Amino acid sequence: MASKAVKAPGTPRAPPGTPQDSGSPREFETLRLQREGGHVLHLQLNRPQKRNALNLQCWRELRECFQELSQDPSCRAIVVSGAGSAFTAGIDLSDFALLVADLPEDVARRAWGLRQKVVELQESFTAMERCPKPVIAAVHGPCIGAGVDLISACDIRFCSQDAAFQVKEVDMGLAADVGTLQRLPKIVGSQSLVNELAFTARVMRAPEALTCGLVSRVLPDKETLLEVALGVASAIAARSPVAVQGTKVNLLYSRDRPVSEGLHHVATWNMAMLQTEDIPKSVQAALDKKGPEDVPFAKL
Ligand SMILES: CC/C=C\C=C\CC(=O)SCCNC(=O)CCNC(=O)[C@H](O)C(C)(C)COP(=O)(O)OP(=O)(O)OC[C@H]1O[C@@H](n2cnc3c(N)ncnc32)[C@H](O)[C@@H]1OP(=O)(O)O
Repeated sequence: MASKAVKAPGTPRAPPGTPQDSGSPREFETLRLQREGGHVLHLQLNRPQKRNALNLQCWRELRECFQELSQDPSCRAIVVSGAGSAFTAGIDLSDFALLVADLPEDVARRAWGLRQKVVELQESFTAMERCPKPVIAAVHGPCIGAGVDLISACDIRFCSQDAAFQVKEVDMGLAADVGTLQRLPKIVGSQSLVNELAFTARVMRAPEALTCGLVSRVLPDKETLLEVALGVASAIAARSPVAVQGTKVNLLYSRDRPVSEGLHHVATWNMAMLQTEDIPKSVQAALDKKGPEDVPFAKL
């Protein structure tokens, strides 16, 4: 039986705002992070006057937020939404110039510096993908450019009827470089559709997003969308974190590899994880005709 993590006597309680503290989550400038019940966190992109355009601070905060939530044992599922009338208007266009500011003059050093900045931006969304806690995107209104990159890194996507998705990068004169071109073809079954969207920047509305598999549910309005997304997050959070996080890690590992490698990985993974106390607890609950919601699983 695995032993429970017990805080050593005299260990100071984490100060409010640090991820270990299950009280108030950390405060950000461009994001709003709220705890919704026990183990669910709701992250809002929070620049509504700018339609949640992602400025450099926001990219940085997203990266930090997901790196911290990955380590936060009191977090088991995350919902990402946008404050105000849009999910996000994509990259903050007034910050575009900053990307090339202060770079050296020499072409090689300039290119190297710019590459580093692109990799840092990529990391903001890769941190969401790598976070072992499931991330649900709840999209309402416009979801443009970097917004599509962002939701492509999430595990589950729901939207409201008014959602409008646009792979807008070609209209800005660039090839999308923070995840859409790599992840969207794995989400949407049709490479032809992905190509069309990426070459033309055509707006895709909710019904088509549902049909093509970009989202798995369309809800009538933002309020219902958040209710449903938070409900699904609660259902995830009620289950064994050993099981849920192991499932995410292995789904992601297997996505880009042959079946044989995925099977090899999960066998090695479960050499350790099958020894969890969560299995006998879950089995006993099932025998007692109870659900996972009735089992108090220890933090992970
Ligand atoms: C290395 C590169 C990495 C990543 C690259 C990503 C590429 C992209 O993201 S491309 C996509 C760029 N985004 C856009 O082209 C969208 C531009 N915005 C709009 O089309 C509209 O604003 C809207 C999202 C459809 C919303 O329309 P509406 O509700 O009518 O609001 P507006 O009046 O247009 O805007 C309100 C307010 O927000 C400011 N704003 C909107 N989008 C952006 C943005 N992307 N960047 C900066 N600011 C934005 C707009 O200027 C208004 O500001 P005011 O101060 O009130 O004028």
